[in-house]
Amino acid sequence: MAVPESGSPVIQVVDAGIRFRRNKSAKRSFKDLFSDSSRRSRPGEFWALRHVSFDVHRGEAIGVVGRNGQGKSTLLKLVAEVVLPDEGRIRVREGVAPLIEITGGFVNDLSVRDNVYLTAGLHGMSKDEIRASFDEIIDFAEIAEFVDTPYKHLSSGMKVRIAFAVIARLDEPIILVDEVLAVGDRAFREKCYKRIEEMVASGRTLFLVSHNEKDLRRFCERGLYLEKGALVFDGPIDEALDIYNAALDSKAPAKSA
Ligand SMILES: Nc1ncnc2c1ncn2[C@@H]1O[C@H](COP(=O)(O)OP(=O)(O)OP(=O)(O)O)[C@@H](O)[C@H]1O
Repeated sequence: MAVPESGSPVIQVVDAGIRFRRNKSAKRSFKDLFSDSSRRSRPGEFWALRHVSFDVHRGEAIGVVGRNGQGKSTLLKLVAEVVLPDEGRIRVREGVAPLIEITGGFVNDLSVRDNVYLTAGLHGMSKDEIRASFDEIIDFAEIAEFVDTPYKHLSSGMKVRIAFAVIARLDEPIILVDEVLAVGDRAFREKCYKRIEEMVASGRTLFLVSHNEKDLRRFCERGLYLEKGALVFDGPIDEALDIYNAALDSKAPAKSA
């Protein structure tokens, strides 16, 4: 991967839009198939993100805030290049360690050991590198006695532990964190946050999606506030949270006297 010139953004999102279909069974017309794809009218479609533009420089720590279903996770998937934009463009010039849906790539019938090799390998680590950091990964997850257990027999918290331990071991310069850690117990969550803090302190770029203000203020200086798929505010995290909270208050049901 090309190393970006210093000063140039590591992520550029330009007028990006992603649309989904609410109702997968909705039928497209014959005419739709022959029309220009960007103008095709597809039944039940909506824009999960639209006209979103921003740049990110190396080392920035960005919190993404908004109510449920406003496009936060979709934005992270866009940066992870798990989904491609239907409109606009995105350029990600450095590697990404996605702590989003982290357990997704794990195979139920394989042991923890095989899953570590598989997932770390898929993220570009060589067998020797995995072998060298295997014990450290298992220690971090604190599941030494389950190394040969099929993944499907781990508890949901243990699944997140091992998945986090693998992804957090990657050297990728951009880290994406969605609320995956909500499943872990408090002690493990704190350990993960310490690890994320170290990663940020070493100059990596962070995207954090969270509904927890304390966490957002702890890690992030910059905030992106999304509403109905639009980037409504991009600026200091404190201001982003103020705007988000004001929007929440204005939508809250009036208190009865
Ligand atoms: N693969 C998909 N297919 C269809 N619709 C989707 C898909 N992924 C997300 N959506 C929809 O896109 C919208 C944005 O979803 P997204 O997960 O980005 O929201 P969010 O802001 O992260 O929400 P939350 O805070 O609840 O996690 C929602 O209406 C969701 O139902």
